Amino acid sequence: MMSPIPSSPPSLQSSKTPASHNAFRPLYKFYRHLSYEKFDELCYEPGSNLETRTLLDPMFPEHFQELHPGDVSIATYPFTVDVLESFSKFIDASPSQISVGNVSQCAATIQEITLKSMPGLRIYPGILTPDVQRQLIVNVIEEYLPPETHLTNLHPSYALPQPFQLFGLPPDTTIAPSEKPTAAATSTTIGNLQDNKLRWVTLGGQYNWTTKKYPTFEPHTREFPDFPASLTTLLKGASPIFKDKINPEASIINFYSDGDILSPHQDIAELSNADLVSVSLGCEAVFFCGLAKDKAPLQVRVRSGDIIVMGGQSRFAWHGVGRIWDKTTPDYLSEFDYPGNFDQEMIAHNVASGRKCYGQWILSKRINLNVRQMLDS
Ligand SMILES: O=C(O)CCC(=O)C(=O)O
Ligand SMILES: [Fe+2]
Repeated sequence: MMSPIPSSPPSLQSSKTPASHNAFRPLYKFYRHLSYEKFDELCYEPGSNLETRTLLDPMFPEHFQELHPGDVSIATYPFTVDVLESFSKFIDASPSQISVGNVSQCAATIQEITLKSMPGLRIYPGILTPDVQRQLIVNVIEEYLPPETHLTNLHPSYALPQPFQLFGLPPDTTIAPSEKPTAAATSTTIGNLQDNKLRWVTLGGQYNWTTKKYPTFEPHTREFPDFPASLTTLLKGASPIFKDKINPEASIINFYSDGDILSPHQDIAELSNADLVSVSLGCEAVFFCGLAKDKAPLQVRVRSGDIIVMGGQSRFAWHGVGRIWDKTTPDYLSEFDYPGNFDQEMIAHNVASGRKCYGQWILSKRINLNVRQMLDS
């Protein structure tokens, strides 16, 4: 059984295209039973650089998009001072402390993969250093998730603790249904929320999954929470890479578990053509992206620390996630003892229940931060 992420926007679940014309469908089937070892073998090595094993081998099964000779380009840049400064500001360290290239999974230089067949798509494998990734996970859990104004898929069903600290209560703590749950909800536990019930949280302009609209297109009216400054620092600070083509105003943070998928969709609710920035943390996955739904999409291996920028024609491409592979999170994330701003008793509770605070949790999770600009200024 595929397990589509519940509570995703209705537009993501339905398609007017007849099933026979949907070239994404066979791929979801293909990946459902694909072992991680087989997936690894399918990765394409443009040039000789192993770090760029990012595109899936187009020579293999019939479902792969054909990449013509000269389609793939890889540009290599050094980490500029601007990027190092934004990273160091983000982790609150000096630029010399950024461990660029010290870990094999993280490139010492910035690689940018572009494709003629997908104009505007830019892939940056391993651009976020391990310490930036760890800080981002801490921020997701301790800064972006807790505020009451940051809605999650859980809010309609459960009376969540305020602020919502996912690791701030013992895992066996009961969470009661909300006063007027939209669906029949029964009590659950914090542990269940951690394991699989938490699917998304929205930052900045709070997207309404039912009306398919942002609450207002006037960010200055402040009818929604400010976009987290720390995330803007990270993304805007790296402006030589992002080419200043986005003003971050809204984000959905997706939480995926083993075997989850995200159905093909286009992100078209924004009234702006600004680039969309997609950050991956934790487990590996395969990302599909196609300009038409009836043609085999490009398949990209997404790993922790990768960033994909969807700009130009690719901004409104059909895309989805075909598979998440459990326990493919790098050791530097899962074995890290995230201190957390929690009291010692709470940490002891988590450790006693087999969770090394959230290092153990990220071992089986993929987090995607999908950052958008809502309107042109
Ligand atoms: O998880 C991903 O890589 C993509 C998520 C996405 O497409 C979305 O949130 O709209
Ligand atoms: Fe999307």
